[in-house]
Amino acid sequence: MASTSTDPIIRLRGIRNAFGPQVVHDKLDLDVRRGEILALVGGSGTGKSVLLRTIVGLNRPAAGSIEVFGQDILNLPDVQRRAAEQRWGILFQNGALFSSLTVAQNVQVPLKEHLGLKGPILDEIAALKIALAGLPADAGAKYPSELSGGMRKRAGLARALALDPEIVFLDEPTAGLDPIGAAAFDQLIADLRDAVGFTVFLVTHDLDTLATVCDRIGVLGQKRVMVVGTMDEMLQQTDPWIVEYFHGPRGRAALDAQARNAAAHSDGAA
Ligand SMILES: Nc1ncnc2c1ncn2[C@@H]1O[C@H](COP(=O)(O)OP(=O)(O)OP(=O)(O)O)[C@@H](O)[C@H]1O
Repeated sequence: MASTSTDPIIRLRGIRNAFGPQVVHDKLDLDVRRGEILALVGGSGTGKSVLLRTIVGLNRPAAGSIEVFGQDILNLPDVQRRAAEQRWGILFQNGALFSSLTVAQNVQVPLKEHLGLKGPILDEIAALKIALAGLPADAGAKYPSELSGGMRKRAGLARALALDPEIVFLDEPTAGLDPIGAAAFDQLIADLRDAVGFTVFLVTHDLDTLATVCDRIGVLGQKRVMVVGTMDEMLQQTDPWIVEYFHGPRGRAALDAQARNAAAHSDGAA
């Protein structure tokens, strides 16, 4: 596991989000530490995706402050705001790739848009990111419709990595993948974090992801982040939703699988 700093790279205070009369978040606080993999969980409709969208500026909160990289990003002038945006990458739930562009061209979009790069360097960087995301080299020339769901996720990840982000946002990265594909994707994220040292903020329903790759988990409920901590700390909680979520049959199965994996690794290392 990578060393994480307690210095928050994302700091949310007093966030309020409302759509008409529906209040989704109120007085929500959260710190994400530099270098950690933090997963946000919570019941359906608790506002996990809205919170991710709020941090990256796709949804403006009704109240509260958001600091990313120590900057008050809700009140930054446009130029600095764009500079901050270049320092993170986002993988949306469906990959959000441009269907009329090849994978390599998709990866090149942020390179052209933010860095103004032109010529062969674009192909070189795209090839590098495609390899980093664990795709074969020939995937670069393919269109999203020619890829499997797992490969599309990796293509989306390659694009999210285009600008060497310091933070990677992942919205349900393993949704729609079979268990083996999901485990491989989780491992890829963990390996990349260890190698590159970026921070990961992810939204998930996948208990295997929580059990295997996350440093800390934040539970969204009652319009705020109710608790943040390690998996062990989650297992000590007494809130009925948290107990049901982590101690229910799916939670137990994920923890048992993780324990088996850990045992297999330590046998292998012995
Ligand atoms: N643009 C919008 N306009 C109106 N309501 C919205 C908008 N975006 C989200 N909502 C509402 O906010 C609430 C939270 O939505 P969100 O998608 O963040 O939930 P979630 O926790 O990610 O759910 P799930 O786990 O089912 O994906 C939902 O009730 C949703 O209908």
